[in-house]
Amino acid sequence: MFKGICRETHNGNMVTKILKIPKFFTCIRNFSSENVLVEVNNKTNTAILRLSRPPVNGLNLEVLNEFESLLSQLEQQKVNGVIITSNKEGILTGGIDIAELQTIDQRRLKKYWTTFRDTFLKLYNTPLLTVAVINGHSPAGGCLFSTACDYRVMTRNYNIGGNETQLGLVAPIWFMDRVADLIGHRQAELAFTQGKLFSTDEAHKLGLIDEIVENTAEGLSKAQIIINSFANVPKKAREISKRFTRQQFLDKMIRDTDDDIRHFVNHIGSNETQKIIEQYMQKLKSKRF
Ligand SMILES: CCCC/C=C/CC(=O)SCCNC(=O)CCNC(=O)[C@H](O)C(C)(C)COP(=O)(O)OP(=O)(O)OC[C@H]1O[C@@H](n2cnc3c(N)ncnc32)[C@H](O)[C@@H]1OP(=O)(O)O
Repeated sequence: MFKGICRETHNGNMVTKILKIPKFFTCIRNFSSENVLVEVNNKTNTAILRLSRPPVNGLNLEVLNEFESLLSQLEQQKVNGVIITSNKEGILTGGIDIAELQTIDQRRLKKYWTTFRDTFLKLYNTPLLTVAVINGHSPAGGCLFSTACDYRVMTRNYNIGGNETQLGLVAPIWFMDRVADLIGHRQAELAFTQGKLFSTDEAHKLGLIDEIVENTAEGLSKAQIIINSFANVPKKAREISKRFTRQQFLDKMIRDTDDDIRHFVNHIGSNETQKIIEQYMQKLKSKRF
């Protein structure tokens, strides 16, 4: 028997169940949560983590908490790599669930933004090898989370980038810094001042993504090839090298924590921004772009 962990919500409370999985199933072990499906292949010891929250995998508080907790479990299991993708081809994630931004409750905004940051930091800082298979649109928060991974492959004909400025919002400075790390300061400056969403081809030319694939299946096999290519690299040396190359960004982001949270709460919690968000939601619902 194998042991799997299943997390479910009952009457609003998260409950963790230990599942016994019969031996004939041990090629794959699943321990999905409500909004994130996890599948670990016992042969390759690689995990696929699929966002699964209809309609657009919006990043609400629950998704973020589940994602962070599942990543911790995969760290404990010492998997060889984690592939992050969407259960729904066409949309990696629509970014932040805008309902989370429709409040002026400062405590709630602070809690949300702290969780959002912590989840990003968990992914950015994990010693595990991480590959994003971007199999659909990936605006704003979706783009940000993929930049935390070690490698990005993306299917054709979708959009990725930080569109916050187009909505009348201001993206966090650490999102801008991270994108600048990948595409250079000048291109990041142009992208964020315009709130630009890039096509797959444009993102590839700029270096925002590493490779283009035709579909999710090809993306998953490409991701496995990338993970396999590290098989002969001494693990400890790889982990320390990853930490060293990411240390400067990390130090800055952590040093600026209070300013960043204060900015978020003041910016989103203002009546002016609330009006902008409300108008954007109406546009989204009526598809008037
Ligand atoms: C310091 C300040 C930081 C501020 C940072 C912000 C970061 C963010 O992430 S803000 C969110 C930015 N995201 C977007 O602008 C994405 C908006 N969505 C889309 O562009 C499209 O929905 C899509 C490309 C993701 C998918 O298109 P598709 O045609 O397949 O689906 P739709 O019919 O547009 O959407 C279905 C359904 O979902 C609702 N919805 C879409 N995105 C969001 C969202 N981010 N939050 C909440 N709800 C969303 C959309 O209104 C539809 O709802 P109805 O079916 O009820 O009409």
